Amino acid sequence: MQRDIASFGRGLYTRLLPPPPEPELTPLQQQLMGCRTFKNEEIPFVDETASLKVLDTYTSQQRQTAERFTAAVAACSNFTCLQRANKLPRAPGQFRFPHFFILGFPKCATTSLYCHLIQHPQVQYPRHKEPHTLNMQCSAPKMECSPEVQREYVTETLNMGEAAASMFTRAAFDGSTHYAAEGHYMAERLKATFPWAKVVISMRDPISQALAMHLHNLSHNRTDVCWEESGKRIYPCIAQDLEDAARARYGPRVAKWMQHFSADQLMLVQYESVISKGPSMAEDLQELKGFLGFELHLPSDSLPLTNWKHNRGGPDALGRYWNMTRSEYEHLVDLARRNAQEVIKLMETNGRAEKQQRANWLRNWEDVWKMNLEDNCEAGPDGNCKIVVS
Ligand SMILES: Nc1ncnc2c1ncn2[C@@H]1O[C@H](COP(=O)(O)OS(=O)(=O)O)[C@@H](OP(=O)(O)O)[C@H]1O
Repeated sequence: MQRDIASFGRGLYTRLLPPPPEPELTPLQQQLMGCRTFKNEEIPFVDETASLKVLDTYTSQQRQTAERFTAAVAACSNFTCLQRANKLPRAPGQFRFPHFFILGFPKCATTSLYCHLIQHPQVQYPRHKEPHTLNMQCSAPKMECSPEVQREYVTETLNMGEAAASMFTRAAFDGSTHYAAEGHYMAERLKATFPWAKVVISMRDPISQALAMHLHNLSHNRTDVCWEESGKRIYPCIAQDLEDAARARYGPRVAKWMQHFSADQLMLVQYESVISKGPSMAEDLQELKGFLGFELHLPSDSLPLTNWKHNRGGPDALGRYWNMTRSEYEHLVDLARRNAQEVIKLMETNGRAEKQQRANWLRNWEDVWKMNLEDNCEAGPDGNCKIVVS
């Protein structure tokens, strides 16, 4: 009887105890938590020691080279120092610091690319996903950054400590997606600052990208003058975006990046291709990792789905579709096709991508427009369309 009371007491006591503390997450795990499509998914495991295996293969001379490079780069806290140190020879498997940039465009699956890449053992996750240091904390157009900003960016934001601990066998990067749009000054300055860096730009059907940006702003309660003034009609706002000659969605900005970064330094990713459930997802991801110099098949051949805003909520929830007339959508398609042709022309004149790739690029966007016109629009110029994004 006495034993029963004691065990009853123990049970009560256990029930009153606070739950055991959650194991503390590492900074990488915290970022990976935000990368999950659904909250009940497990945080993926990343082997942060895998890149170090290359060190065991070094000859003593390579070891010396690796140590000299590591010591010189790790001592830097400003850009001039990095420019000097990154000129030193490297041993196999070592990356310059920083190695690459995901420049944008926003709403083109850049978060998913980021999440895919930070799971790669050869990639050093940055402290912040989109620091935007170089356009927001450094003065345009010279991209002059104060010594304090440089120090913070080099040592903290780019995560110098952890990259150096891997002897730079993990490649550091910056994933600020608004850099692409600042190409008119940033392309030249970024090249001058980090002449070795590789840069990645992702592009999505211009109409879908503009709609996604619009939904993003609405969901963050950002005032959109056009949206308010037009009585919450989306068509004039997207038309205005696609007509803007200085921005014209992609062309003029991409032209600047191409002017300063050669084909082996700049990679263009097409959103519709890399998110496609077909073989193009694996192919595009492998191409990206090959371009960056990483093992092609890690962490996987599939891109996560993150940061999605369209297709949430009930069938009529904001972002499920966008109302406009058929002739309005046709006008947007004309503008977007013009934007697209600008990009294709740039690819041609700069010797980027095979003819077939360029053709696929345009066809993927034409397919989105065709699908909307055929499946989501009523007949006649005034027929209502319920436009969906790619
Ligand atoms: N794997 C996969 N499949 C399908 N769609 C995908 C995938 N990964 C990202 N996305 C879509 O990309 C949009 C978010 O892009 P970004 O992460 O670049 O946005 S942001 O600029 O960082 O806010 C966002 O689009 P919208 O939902 O239209 O906003 C995501 O749904």
